[in-house]
Amino acid sequence: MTDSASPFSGRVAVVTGGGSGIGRAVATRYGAGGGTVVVCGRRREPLQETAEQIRAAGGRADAVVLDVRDADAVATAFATVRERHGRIDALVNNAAGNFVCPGEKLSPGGWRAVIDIVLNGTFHCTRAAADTMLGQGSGSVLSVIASYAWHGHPGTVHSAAAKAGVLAMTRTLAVEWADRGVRLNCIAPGPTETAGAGAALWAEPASRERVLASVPQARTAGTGEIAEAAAFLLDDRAAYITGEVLTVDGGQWLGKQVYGTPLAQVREAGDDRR
Ligand SMILES: CCCCCCC/C=C/C(=O)SCCNC(=O)CCNC(=O)[C@H](O)C(C)(C)COP(=O)(O)OP(=O)(O)OC[C@H]1O[C@@H](n2cnc3c(N)ncnc32)[C@H](O)[C@@H]1OP(=O)(O)O
Ligand SMILES: NC(=O)C1=CN([C@@H]2O[C@H](COP(=O)(O)OP(=O)(O)OC[C@H]3O[C@@H](n4cnc5c(N)ncnc54)[C@H](OP(=O)(O)O)[C@@H]3O)[C@@H](O)[C@H]2O)C=CC1
Repeated sequence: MTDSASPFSGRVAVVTGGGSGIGRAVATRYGAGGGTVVVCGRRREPLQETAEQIRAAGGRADAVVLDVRDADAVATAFATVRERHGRIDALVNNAAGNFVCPGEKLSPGGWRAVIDIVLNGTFHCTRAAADTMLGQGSGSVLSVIASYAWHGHPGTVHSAAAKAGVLAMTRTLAVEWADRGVRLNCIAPGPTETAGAGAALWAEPASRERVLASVPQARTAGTGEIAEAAAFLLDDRAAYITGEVLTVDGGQWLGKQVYGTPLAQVREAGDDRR
């Protein structure tokens, strides 16, 4: 059993997209839990900033510039992490690209841009981490998806298809690797305050209002709330959980529609009853 204050002590995690938003929060949480964190992404500065923040708080962190779309670069980077840190206990597939575009206007290049980062990048990293994890006989892979992986969402056909692929990959490999000590799970955040999501998905005040109105709890998530749920799935408290999705969305997807009727209308219909 692990120490509950330092559940990640002696362990090493790789967090893709760890320079910003949810990735930074998950990396920070892992570092605070006693683990060593390696954050990856394309831009060096935000990665270094994350690593410095973790170190300043007394944790251990490293930054590696990496484009997850490049399978060879991913293999090399993960081999380097193993050489430098001796092991890889956790992989958080968090890197993503997204924008809103109607399906009929999405170019092949736009489709490819998102599929390459989210679906192909997740496979490359998972495959590379598995080389070490299967050898060790232990490891935990957590992929950040979105609930539209199963219900779809207009304007995000590329991202929804990619996240659905990641979910299918997770469930498939969870079974393949279960008896070899490697668990794979997903987390599905609801709307979460990050610069990336804000700019890509709700830059206009009207779209932000629509997003907020879609959440029964009527608020966005803080990155720390997502990181806390991620930490649970990564540590030994979740040792018997594999192939699952933990949705952290303030009820958003369940509350989306009641047989096509907005919740406000359902409440109105019940106004004359005790
Ligand atoms: C509606 C609410 C839904 C809420 C659900 C929230 C769930 C999920 C949230 C998230 O995923 S948040 C993460 C957001 N973060 C980011 O997106 C950060 C990283 N983003 C990027 O790197 C870029 O945005 C990128 C476009 C995904 C990739 O950048 P890259 O430099 O590789 O691509 P480009 O060369 O710029 O473009 C490639 C290709 O894509 C077309 N394209 C780009 N932007 C748009 C757009 N806004 N609309 C339509 N098409 C776009 C671009 O034209 C290129 O295609 P071709 O012209 O070559 O065919
Ligand atoms: N925020 C939200 O509301 C929601 C977010 N999510 C998911 O959460 C995750 C994090 O999103 P969020 O923090 O909001 O967004 P951000 O835009 O802040 O994070 C995306 C990160 O991915 C990195 N990245 C993008 N492309 C690549 C690449 N090719 N190789 C390596 N790294 C890459 C970026 O760094 P760099 O540009 O330096 O490469 C960036 O750090 C994503 O998987 C997203 O789909 C899901 C549901 C809701």
